[in-house]
Amino acid sequence: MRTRIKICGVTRTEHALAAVAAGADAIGLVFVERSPRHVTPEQARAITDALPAFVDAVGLFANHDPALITRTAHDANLRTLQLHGDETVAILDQLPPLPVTRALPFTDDAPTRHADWLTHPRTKAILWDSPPDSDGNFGGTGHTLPWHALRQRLDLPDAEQWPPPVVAGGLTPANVADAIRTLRPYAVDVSSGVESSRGNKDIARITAFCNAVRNADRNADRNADRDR
Ligand SMILES: O=C(O)c1ccccc1N[C@@H]1O[C@H](COP(=O)(O)O)[C@@H](O)[C@H]1O
Repeated sequence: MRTRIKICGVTRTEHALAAVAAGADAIGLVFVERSPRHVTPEQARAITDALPAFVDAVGLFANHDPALITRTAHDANLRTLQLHGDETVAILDQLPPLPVTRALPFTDDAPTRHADWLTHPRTKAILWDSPPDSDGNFGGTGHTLPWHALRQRLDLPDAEQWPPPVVAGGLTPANVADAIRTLRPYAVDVSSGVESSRGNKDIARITAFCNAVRNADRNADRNADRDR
């Protein structure tokens, strides 16, 4: 299986293109003002205009006004929306008809509390992230979530009906293979783990991350062949 890769919090076109060259499937553009990776719609548009075909441009929002999300999606030419705040599914009626990834902090009660998102047809993926940090940052915190607890929850029969899982939170080139082995996610999503300093993406780390994902996929395929 091929694990999709999203490199999040890209602020420069050269980093987006390096990520795509390394094998990334999606680029994340952060519109959350307090993030060190925040971009304006104009900056985001310069990046999305440079992307080749078949690469997803994902816009990240947290508790934004739906009218602002709609305007930003248009101005920045976004292809997917990723919601990180306290939004309820009611917001979907006020958003443009783009695929939505819902970011949810993984806790034992998250599936019950967010059942609406897990069953809504507009939710195309669930991004399981670590909870907001003590400073109230919604993501990009570099903290891992409890992978084994999430695996156990994903193994329960009702989870088969949920949108595909994306794993985020504290991933790095060094631990992403473990995350893939443990969780077998649809996609992995990384931000701070491919930076040289907070908010500054590093091409060598982006490349190492993508290579680590591909190696993990090859190992998983080999093991599946062996077990057949
Ligand atoms: O990247 C950010 O700055 C950010 C800001 C606000 C909401 C989400 C954000 N990023 C997302 O958080 C996850 C985890 O980040 P990290 O890898 O632990 O640094 C990341 O995958 C982004 O989707």
